[in-house]
Amino acid sequence: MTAETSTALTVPKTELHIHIEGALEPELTFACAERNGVTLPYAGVEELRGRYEFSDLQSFLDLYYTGMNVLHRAEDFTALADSYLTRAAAQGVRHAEIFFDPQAHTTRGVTLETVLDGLEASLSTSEERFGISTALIACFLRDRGSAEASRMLDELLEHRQRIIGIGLDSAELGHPPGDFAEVFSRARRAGLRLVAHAGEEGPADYVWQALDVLGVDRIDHGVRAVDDPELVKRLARDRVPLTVCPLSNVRLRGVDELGQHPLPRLVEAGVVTTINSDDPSYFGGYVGDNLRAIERELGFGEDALREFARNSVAAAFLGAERRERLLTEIGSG
Ligand code: HPA
Ligand SMILES: [Zn+2]
Repeated sequence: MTAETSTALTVPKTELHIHIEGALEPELTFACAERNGVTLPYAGVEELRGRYEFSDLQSFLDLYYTGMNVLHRAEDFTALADSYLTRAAAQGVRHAEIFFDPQAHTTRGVTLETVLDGLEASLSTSEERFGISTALIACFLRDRGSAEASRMLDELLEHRQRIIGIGLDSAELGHPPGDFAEVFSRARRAGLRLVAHAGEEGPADYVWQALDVLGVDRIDHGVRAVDDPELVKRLARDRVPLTVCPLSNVRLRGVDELGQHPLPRLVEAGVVTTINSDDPSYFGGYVGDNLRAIERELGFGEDALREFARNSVAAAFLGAERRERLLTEIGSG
């Protein structure tokens, strides 16, 4: 099967774990730097791409936060979202729930309005232009603590209708989900959907906390759950979806190589798993590339790829009509 006809790329799917700032391709980094008068410490796009060698989550985050310093104006965020949608559409994405990191912008003087206006200028017409329905999830930077997250939630609630949910990301170790109980409980009362990164680098206990203290609807990553058989049983029993990002786990050295990824064990145990790109510009591929990689390295066949696509639709915060439509398209595709 050629790349163009591969089920991994063509099957209709949703993407539920994509950081829009992690879709910043080096070409756009340089274009934004030029129009905003930012001097980059790299000679060109190839030198920047050459820095994409990571030893752990923190080594990636250092480059990720530096890279987004070129985003100043609303039009930069619009171009970023358009760039993601163009690439996602080419890989069969039909719905995307897109993370953004408000604090990573407000703390350097870019207002929440600028970020939201810029993203919405692209996303409000994503369905007409790309066939992709979209929604935004605002993530708190867990390493900046719960007091700052709480203040950011106050600001986000002034824009309640512009987001569907909140998440928790950035440096995981030493920043357990339980620290954010109060923030998540307020967000729940405001009717927001709840997700959290847990069990990427952190222990299975952080996944328990995300479930039992925060009460999340989905777990982002969650792969370290395999260390705790009781937790795997709980995830399977309650059908809590995991948004797994295979290429990310390899690039950030969560696993030595893709062939050793815990995904097959989670699937075997009946856990609802979805496949996602995380930070596609930095980790070597968009969601279809992730599906192709697990097809090649983990032996998942066409039926399994369709099942991941069905899971991605079932786990999305979609209305019944669009969900049924996408499931039908997968079935016949
Ligand atoms: O993979 C990730 N993990 C945690 N925080 C992040 N922020 C962007 N990508 C990531
Ligand atoms: Zn992530």
